[in-house]
Amino acid sequence: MTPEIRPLVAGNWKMNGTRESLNELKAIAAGIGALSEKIDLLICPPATLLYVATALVTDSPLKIGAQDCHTAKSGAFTGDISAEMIADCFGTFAIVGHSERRTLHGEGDGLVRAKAIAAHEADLTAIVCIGETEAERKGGTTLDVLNRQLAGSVPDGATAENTVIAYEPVWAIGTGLTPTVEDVREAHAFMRGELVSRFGSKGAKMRLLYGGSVKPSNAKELMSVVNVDGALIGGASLKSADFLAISQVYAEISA
Ligand SMILES: O=C[C@H](O)COP(=O)(O)O
Repeated sequence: MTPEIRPLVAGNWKMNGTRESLNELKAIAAGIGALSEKIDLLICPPATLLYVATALVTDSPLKIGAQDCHTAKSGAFTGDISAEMIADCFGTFAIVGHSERRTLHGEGDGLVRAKAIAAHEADLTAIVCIGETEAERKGGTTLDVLNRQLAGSVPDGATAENTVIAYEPVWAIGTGLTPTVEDVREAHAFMRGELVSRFGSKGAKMRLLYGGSVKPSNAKELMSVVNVDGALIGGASLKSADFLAISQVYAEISA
């Protein structure tokens, strides 16, 4: 955590979730209670559930976001959704540059940056994902990768309000593996330094999430690391009990 930065616990449901999953969403909303006094909570369901999800949580502090957005406001882009459409569904966040988009859809830093700009123009907060592959870590180039992706993917107009950075080592996603606390500390300190040197006080206040196999059992040691201001959770966010348990850990540390 970073003193004076309000943590964000975000769930990315990826391509998981049907109407039945809305029961988990309702359980999360119902279980937030006092957690929202200390932390922000966000769920990014698949686009098919976006509108109904926001409609279900209107009386809850739970925020709803999307997993991606196109760079254009509208047009002939079959299968895509725009940041405007997300905002029209009352979504307030968009994940951009997730490693699954970078790897499986060939998205590079320039495109990720353009998507973040599109999100900002629609008044969404962009969660810009970065992180090294296993080969890059083994090759000792982790910080070079983070440097390149931060410089290339984060737009010049980024502020602490409109941008969140998520560090997700690709090899830790969905594998049950996590970096050591020291590795997380090093990566997040590096990112903070880069952001402060580029954005000044705005960079000092930007939220830096850790993502990759976060579970209730490891949330405390990850969240206790300086400059870790929350989590981006995949698998464990599909179960309301796990998502709330992780959120509880973060709220206690922030108390
Ligand atoms: O966006 C979330 C991440 O890819 C982490 O996924 P995971 O928690 O299933 O490892």
